[in-house]
Amino acid sequence: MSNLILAINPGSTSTKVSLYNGLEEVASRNISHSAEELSKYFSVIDQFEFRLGKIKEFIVSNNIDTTTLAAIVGRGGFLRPIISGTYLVDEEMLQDLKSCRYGSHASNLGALLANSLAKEANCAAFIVDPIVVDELDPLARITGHPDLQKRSVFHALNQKAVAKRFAQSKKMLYEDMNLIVAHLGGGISVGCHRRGRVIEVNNAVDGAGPFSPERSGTLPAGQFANNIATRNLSDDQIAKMLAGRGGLVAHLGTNDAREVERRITAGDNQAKLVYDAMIYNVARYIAAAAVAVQGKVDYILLTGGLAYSKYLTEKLTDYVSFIAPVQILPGEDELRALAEGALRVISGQEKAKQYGSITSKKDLH
Ligand SMILES: Nc1ncnc2c1ncn2[C@@H]1O[C@H](COP(=O)(O)OP(=O)(O)O)[C@@H](O)[C@H]1O
Ligand SMILES: CCCC(=O)OP(=O)(O)O
Repeated sequence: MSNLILAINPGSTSTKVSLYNGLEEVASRNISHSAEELSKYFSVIDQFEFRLGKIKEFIVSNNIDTTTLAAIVGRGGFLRPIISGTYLVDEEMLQDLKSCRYGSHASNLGALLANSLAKEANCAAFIVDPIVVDELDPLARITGHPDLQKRSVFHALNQKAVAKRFAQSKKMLYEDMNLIVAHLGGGISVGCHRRGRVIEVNNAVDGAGPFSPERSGTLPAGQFANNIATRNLSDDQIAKMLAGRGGLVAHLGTNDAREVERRITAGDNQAKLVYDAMIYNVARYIAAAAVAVQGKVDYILLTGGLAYSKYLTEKLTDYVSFIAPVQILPGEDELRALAEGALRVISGQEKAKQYGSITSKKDLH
């Protein structure tokens, strides 16, 4: 039986696609989409045909015979809260993603693209560890008002993959460790992994946690409410203020941390103040995450694109190394994590979960 897996990761500014034979990457492409290119589309879902076309170009240019594929796997987007695992793409999932009833993010396209290509190829379509993986401790869900409940929305795919790989490198089981993982990318999520479950994490899209290159993070609630009322902002404008046009973009007009560091080197004091404040805020959320395990943290892992920065990781390490040793694991390997998830199912190691049969709350604990 074929072990060929096509993995698709639609991000806010790119579509990453790889062909795997088992766990060996055979071909890969990172297709960047400029802001101008994407501005033609009103919503993320409207980008479907455009991104599908780009993936088909990848398939053709690499002479991939799609009838030989065992599976196509996409990053999972805004669904109802579900447990970690590999899920079969089904009709209910596609409807929830298309309608954006739980939220909108480029990852909503992952299952839609995988499903469309899998139909043509006549193979299985999966998602793995979508952004709504929810393993929160019941205490972590409660906010200061009953109308508002915390949601688990984070870089679950990369956080889980990095944590498991790190545990393996230490010859330990992920399920035996307490880890804090900070995914430092365009969005930032800081998760407390207690013995294999992410019991505490900030909602990385919806105005919670540290601010990031393109997200506002937690804002002063009263001022925020007054601000949107005074400016009479629409739902779309509010969403953009929180994700896309917040953080470094709002303060400094760029989402590129390398550009900010160039400005700092050139003596730009405002850039330094804002960038240092972002680092300080990440440190505060790491310290807060340690509370969830009474400070018994084995390691703090820094991952994502920003973890390539020596400036940032040195400052962050200075702030938080009193909690636990800090390990820097820059970048992300989400395509490999997707392929691993699909392979576990097609090799019979794991049974694919059904989204349609899940009654959210009951299955979470
Ligand atoms: N070598 C580097 N030094 C500093 N920042 C970097 C470096 N490489 C990437 N970045 C920054 O990381 C951020 C993107 O992280 P990434 O994890 O790729 O994002 P996403 O969450 O969109 O996948 C950008 O702000 C980018 O400028
Ligand atoms: C946490 C939701 C997913 C997310 O924010 O991903 P990006 O940082 O890649 O946009």
